[in-house]
Amino acid sequence: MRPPKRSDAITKGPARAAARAMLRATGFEDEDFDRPIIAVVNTYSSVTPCNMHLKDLAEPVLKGIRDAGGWPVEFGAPVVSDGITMGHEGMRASLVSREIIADSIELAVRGHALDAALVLVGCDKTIPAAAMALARCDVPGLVFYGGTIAAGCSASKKISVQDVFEAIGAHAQGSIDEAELDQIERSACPGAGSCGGQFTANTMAMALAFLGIAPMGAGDVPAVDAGKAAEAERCGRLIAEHALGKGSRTYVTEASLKNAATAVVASGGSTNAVLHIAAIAAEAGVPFDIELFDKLSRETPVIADLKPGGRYMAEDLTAAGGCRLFGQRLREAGMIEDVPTVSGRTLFEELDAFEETQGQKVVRTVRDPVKQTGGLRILYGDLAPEGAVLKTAGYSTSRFEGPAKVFGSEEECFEAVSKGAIKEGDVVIIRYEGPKGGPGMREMLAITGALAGQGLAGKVALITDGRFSGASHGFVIGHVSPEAAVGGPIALVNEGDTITIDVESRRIDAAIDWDQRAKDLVMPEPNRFGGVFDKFAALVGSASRGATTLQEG
Ligand SMILES: CC(C)(O)[C@@H](O)C(=O)O
Ligand SMILES: [Mg+2]
Repeated sequence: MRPPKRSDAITKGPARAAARAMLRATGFEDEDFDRPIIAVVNTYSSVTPCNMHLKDLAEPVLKGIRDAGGWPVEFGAPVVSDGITMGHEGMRASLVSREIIADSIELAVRGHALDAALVLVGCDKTIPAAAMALARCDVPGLVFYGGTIAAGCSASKKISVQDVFEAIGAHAQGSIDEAELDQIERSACPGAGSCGGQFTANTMAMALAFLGIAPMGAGDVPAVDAGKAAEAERCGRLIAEHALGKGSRTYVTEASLKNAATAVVASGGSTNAVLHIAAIAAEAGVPFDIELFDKLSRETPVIADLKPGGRYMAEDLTAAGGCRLFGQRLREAGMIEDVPTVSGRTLFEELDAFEETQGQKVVRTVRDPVKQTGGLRILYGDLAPEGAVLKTAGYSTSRFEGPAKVFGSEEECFEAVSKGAIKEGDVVIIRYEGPKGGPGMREMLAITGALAGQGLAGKVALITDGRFSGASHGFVIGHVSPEAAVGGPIALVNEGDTITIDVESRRIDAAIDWDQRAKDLVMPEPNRFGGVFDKFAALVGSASRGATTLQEG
């Protein structure tokens, strides 16, 4: 007798004859009802290079599952492309989509009492959403990342979509002409794969490998690499072999979350990882404080020389030895712990299976780092009692003081930047863009890109209750909590107030009579767009706890 399995709820006994009748129509034969039934959730879409190849990659996944004795059933889940929605109202859909993708996976798995799930992911939000859903359902699960895009090439330099955003700023300022902008636009994205620096997708893919929920090495292989299909097949086999094994929460522990956060700060990764790792922890019911990122950043140097803070692209990291080489260097310095992973091997066993490319320059050692301290800081202070996230990667500013230039939306600010109204030394504040206020915490890449294009990256400070893209760089502080829409102090700042940011003491303050300002505050009408946006606004919690729609408390 084989052990009971979750899917017996749809396949066993006379009462399930109708369910079996329907499953027979999909191809089940008698003996197939004994197989583990595995959800293959695909965030495929032809709208974005990040996810457009996932349709083809599903084939080897299905083969791997069948070969290892499982029965795959396919589901779709949406994706909202950050690159395409950037800079307009559509970007509000991005973080909302993380919750909807997680919910979609949960519904597919729980609704059909499936034994396990494999999720194919690409663009930013699909990656944490997959981990969140697997942790929520606590079924055996695995995340398979579609891989990075190849670098584009312009003027003999490797480029990515980051360069297009910055070229827009340079064009608006008049330092490049339309022909050059057009040439950059045409060369930045040569084919399938997620945005090519250590931006959000590649950061999160790396984080999940260190969390142990994505097989080490599978995500490293670039999207168009000939070896990608073999990795897809391997992942299919793995999930089938473990389909009746341990639930995904096994992998989401205090130690693995710390490993994931260490990988983020040591690679100069995206600020979004703070939000997403907190959300994954919340879904798994593991206590997690975003302050950990600050502690780790102070102790952990940046050892991967990756864009946007550094010089190399994600494909260069793969060529150098990928996450395994990077993990080896962290292990040498005692910065990560051994934890179980979904491949069946421990993290350290996985790291042993690596080959360093001779003469590679992408991954340095802890003794000879790219930067002495990690890429992220968590700031508190008058302006952000529940915390805010500062990205330092690439910049060494430790103190910034300047007059506030206050904007009530991304659009208002973008207009000012485009007119050249922002000057060196300004502290730009963009508010009512938080999880509830936006709603959806838009990423401000259009603005950071435009500022970079004007040569102002690092010369102005940018503070928002919204988020930043992984491609953003400069002296940028996001996730300010509590957000303006719930009356957070960021709502009380006036034009011209002096804002002080002190990175060492982790403070972000203003000499303001806060009580008086609170009495005088007239809240603007909330941004309401109907439908899913209003549902999200009603449910979403603070960015300091991952901005999830989980019911807290
Ligand atoms: C468009 C990008 C660069 O992918 C961005 O969404 C990010 O967060 O990294
Ligand atoms: Mg993004």
